[in-house]
Amino acid sequence: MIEVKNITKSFEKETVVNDVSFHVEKGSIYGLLGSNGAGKTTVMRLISGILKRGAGSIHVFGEEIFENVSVKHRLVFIPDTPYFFPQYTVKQLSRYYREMYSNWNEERYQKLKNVFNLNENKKVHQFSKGMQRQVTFWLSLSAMPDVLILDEPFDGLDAVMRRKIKSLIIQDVAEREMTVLISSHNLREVEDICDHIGILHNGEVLLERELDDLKTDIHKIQVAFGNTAIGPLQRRLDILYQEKRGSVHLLIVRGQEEMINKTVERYSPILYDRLPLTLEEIFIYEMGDAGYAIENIIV
Ligand SMILES: Nc1ncnc2c1ncn2[C@@H]1O[C@H](COP(=O)(O)OP(=O)(O)OP(=O)(O)O)[C@@H](O)[C@H]1O
Repeated sequence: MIEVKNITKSFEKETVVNDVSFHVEKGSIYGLLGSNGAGKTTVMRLISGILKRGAGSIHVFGEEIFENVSVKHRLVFIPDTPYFFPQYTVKQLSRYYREMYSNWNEERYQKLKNVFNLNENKKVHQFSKGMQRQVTFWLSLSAMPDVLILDEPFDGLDAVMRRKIKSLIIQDVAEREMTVLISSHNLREVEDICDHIGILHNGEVLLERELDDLKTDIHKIQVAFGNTAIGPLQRRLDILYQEKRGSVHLLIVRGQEEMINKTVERYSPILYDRLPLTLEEIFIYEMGDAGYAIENIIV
């Protein structure tokens, strides 16, 4: 649905997106993560056709996006700082959206009025920051986009509204296979809705994974062996991290669970437990393995 291949983008002489490739499948929610200045906004503006790429290609619905009006009718981009015509009320803006987006659904707009509970006759600039963000979601979700691109979408929203908006997004993905690209500098913020994660750092993709794969591929275990040393196990397992707490070894191991169990049990441990591993830990160990300091990327 979104196919980004080897794109670059420079501002004056500075390259801020360097040979970036990834793809987002139809009906998928893809989290684009990265620290401040990593290039997330720039990539999103390129995919939305607001900026012109340097090298490479960007296809949305199989077509080049830049200056492609028919594709833009089906794609909504919510920037990190939403822009509104200052004197417009929500109702007036809804008419503007109706003109802009070919899939606009008036019935949905009316239904969502109850979810957001905002006065549609009020000028948007008179709303608070969080309420303005709600307005963008109200209008954007009524536009029924096939592709929704969200730059730091939950900033300024309270916890209840975050949950409501996340479930609206998930509903659209489940019911009509909307494709979503979400940027964030916080993994915890997006891990509950994304099925794929890509990490951008200094304008380059460091890591791209399907979340289910990640969760089944890395395990945290603790083992103790009486008098037997841990040496043989170290040679047979792909250990990303280890520490010793008294006689107990805590290991982060990459591999299939069944294979790890078999290997460990061959050495008759006196203690063997599998411990829960958070997604955040998985990323830290994965990235640590690749030799990168990730603490600033995932907070
Ligand atoms: N219009 C511009 N002119 C010059 N440099 C720019 C422009 N837009 C972005 N940059 C530079 O590109 C780099 C990436 O910026 P970008 O906004 O894409 O990062 P980001 O990952 O979205 O960061 P944040 O999490 O802070 O929003 C930064 O070094 C920034 O200074």
